[in-house]
Amino acid sequence: MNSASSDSIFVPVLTIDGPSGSGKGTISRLVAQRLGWHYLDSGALYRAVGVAAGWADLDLADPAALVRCAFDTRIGFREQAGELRVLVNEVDATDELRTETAGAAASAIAAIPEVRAALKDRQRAFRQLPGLVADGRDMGTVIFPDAPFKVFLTASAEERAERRYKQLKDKGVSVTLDGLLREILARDARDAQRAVAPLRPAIDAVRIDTTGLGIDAVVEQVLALLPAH
Ligand SMILES: Nc1ncnc2c1ncn2[C@@H]1O[C@H](COP(=O)(O)OP(=O)(O)OP(=O)(O)O)[C@@H](O)[C@H]1O
Ligand SMILES: Nc1ccn([C@H]2C[C@H](O)[C@@H](COP(=O)(O)O)O2)c(=O)n1
Repeated sequence: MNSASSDSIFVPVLTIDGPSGSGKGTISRLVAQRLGWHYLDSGALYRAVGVAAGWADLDLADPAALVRCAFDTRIGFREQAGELRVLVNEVDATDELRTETAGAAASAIAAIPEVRAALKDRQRAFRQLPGLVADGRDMGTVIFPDAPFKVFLTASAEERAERRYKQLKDKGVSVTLDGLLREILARDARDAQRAVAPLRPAIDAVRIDTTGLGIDAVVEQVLALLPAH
């Protein structure tokens, strides 16, 4: 069922989709804070299944095993010191989840239709009052098609690679700009070209190109789409 958590009360949803590094997570968290709404990081679910599959030594070319893994993996979110921590089978896997390796694994398993189906209800369960900000690739097209507010964030691949480079450098991770650009382009292509729920803007989404725009400016543009709050 794709509806609000109650038959009679409509729970508003703001979907924010876009490619890797477009700022979905950052903007969604800030907008959710400003609105006092819940937040769904749908990519974390795919990353968590990918990481759990790695821990269990599953073959990423074995769809049946990955689908079982998607159903069986326990995924929890916890706010700690202002940061969202992700628990995979009760283990804090936040740092492992944020690696480019985990992103690439998530992108690969996300192309399996049964894995996507296995995660559908878990994502829709986040739709709770007073509202939800949901970020991902198919939030506006597949998971919450009736969302009244939809945004599609973009930025040039070069700027997205630079943002990621800075983010990882700040964390002390050794990477090259060229390598990150290649990974971003490969992930864009896989996410946009898959047969099921490909990365694309919903027909009723407002597109915001964030190239050259700071975080605060993007947050304000998104908030301006909602009624006065
Ligand atoms: N408008 C912006 N201007 C400059 N930096 C930004 C902007 N938006 C996000 N960033 C920075 O870019 C990096 C990537 O942002 P974020 O993780 O939110 O992207 P994402 O689209 O959620 O990526 P992914 O899909 O890979 O999880 C972060 O370091 C974030 O602070
Ligand atoms: N709604 C979603 C969210 C994520 N994915 C897949 C594709 C991404 O490359 C990967 C990691 O997501 P991220 O954490 O970078 O947002 O997971 C998807 O297919 N659908």
